[in-house]
Amino acid sequence: MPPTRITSFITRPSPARLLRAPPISRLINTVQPPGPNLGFPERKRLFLSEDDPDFDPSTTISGQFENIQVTEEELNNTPPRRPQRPPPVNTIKLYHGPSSKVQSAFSFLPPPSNDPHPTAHPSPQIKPNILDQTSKIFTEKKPETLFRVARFKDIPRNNYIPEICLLGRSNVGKSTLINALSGVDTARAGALHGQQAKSRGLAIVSKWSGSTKLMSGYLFGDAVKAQKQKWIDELDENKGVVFTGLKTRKEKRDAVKKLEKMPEHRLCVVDLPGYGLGSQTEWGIEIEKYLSRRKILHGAVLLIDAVVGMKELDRAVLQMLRDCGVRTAVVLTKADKLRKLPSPAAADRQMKEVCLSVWRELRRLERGSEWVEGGEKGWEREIWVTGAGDPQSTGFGVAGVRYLISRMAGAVEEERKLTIVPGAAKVTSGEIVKFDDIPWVHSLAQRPASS
Ligand SMILES: Nc1nc2c(ncn2[C@@H]2O[C@H](COP(=O)(O)OP(=O)(O)OP(=O)(O)O)[C@@H](O)[C@H]2O)c(=O)[nH]1
Ligand SMILES: [Mg+2]
Repeated sequence: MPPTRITSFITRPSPARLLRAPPISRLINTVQPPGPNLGFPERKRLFLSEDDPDFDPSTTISGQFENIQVTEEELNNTPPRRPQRPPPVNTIKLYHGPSSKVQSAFSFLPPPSNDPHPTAHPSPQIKPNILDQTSKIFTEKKPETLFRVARFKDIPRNNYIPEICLLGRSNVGKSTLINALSGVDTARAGALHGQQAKSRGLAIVSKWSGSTKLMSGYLFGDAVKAQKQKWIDELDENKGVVFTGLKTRKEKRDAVKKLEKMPEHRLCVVDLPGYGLGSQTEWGIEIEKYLSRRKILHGAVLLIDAVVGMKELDRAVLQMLRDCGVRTAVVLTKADKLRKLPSPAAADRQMKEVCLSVWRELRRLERGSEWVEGGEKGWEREIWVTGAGDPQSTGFGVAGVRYLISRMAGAVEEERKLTIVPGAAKVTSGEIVKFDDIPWVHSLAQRPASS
């Protein structure tokens, strides 16, 4: 039989990428991945799943293989690799938005476990000055890319800067959230919706699943602490005489004032490749190593799509986090898409339903383990809601995540009382942020009922 030729391509990726793609046997769910099984039997499903309701065979490489015929010879004939893309030029425009606005931090607390009518309770508000302080850690100074590596062993040694990682299914909005944390506005954080991968912000964002292929660490906060102290000491000792590059005393004073205002904390946020659609087994193996071996890891933030809710793969990852003893917080993403629901009440119901399903799972997983609610190495009871890449606003909920990450990194202490009184099912103190206080809910209410 003459060799069959490739006749058509349905969508991306390019012909060259298709030929480089692993054979179909590697893309289907039934194959045990290479490498040691470290006790996570679900791992083989994590990064090769087709059980996702979003799963669209026409947009996946394996789906495209079903529609074309490629000979084994053609598959093995791998073309040379494209030269690696140079690291993106960091041209971030810092966005010093009013971080203490109500909609900037938005979270829910769980009901008591014995509540007969469980519902999610809006958390007490965080003090505006604390929100501002934690936001400054992220926005006052341009973040620095510390590493972009495929393998755990290549991550630089770090013994003192607290690390927090972002985990989630592919396309859930991890990279968008990283960009938003750094203060770029929404249009750039979720860079050009519906376009191909863009690196206008810090991290590359794309509507195509699997756009982040490397583990990427971003340094936020005060990287110049030592320099700052030196300058301040110099000013004290020599009345500002030896300041390099600055001529007048006023210039020097202003420089020190500016330095004094800079944040005192440093932390590293790690953007990990997503699991599920468009991912690869190898990524999962490396992520598993990272979670189980990285000593400086202070916690993981698991991102869940507010519209899609929690999926089997998210449950498996939560289990992995429990088994690795990693402190875990959950953040809902893309909450702006709840606008599409017919009413604010429906959006409210959906959001609370997703939260309740997450808490049910967390409570199930904590049984018989040391990974408990509110524990040092357990799960955070508060679930945060974001729309970091909302194309219709400047994004919301991002300041809340900055606060969460700062807290996990040890930069701020929790001041609020986060307990719900059993029976009364009320938050014990603090001002409550109502769902209706979020501006996008108002815009939703103003829409005609039919839209
Ligand atoms: N409407 C809306 N879209 C968002 C939001 N966050 C992200 N997106 C969009 O979702 C798509 C995926 O975003 P990414 O940040 O690349 O997702 P990711 O989790 O990093 O994906 P991978 O790197 O593939 O794992 C992009 O088109 C974003 O613009 C959001 O809050 N609201
Ligand atoms: Mg990404």
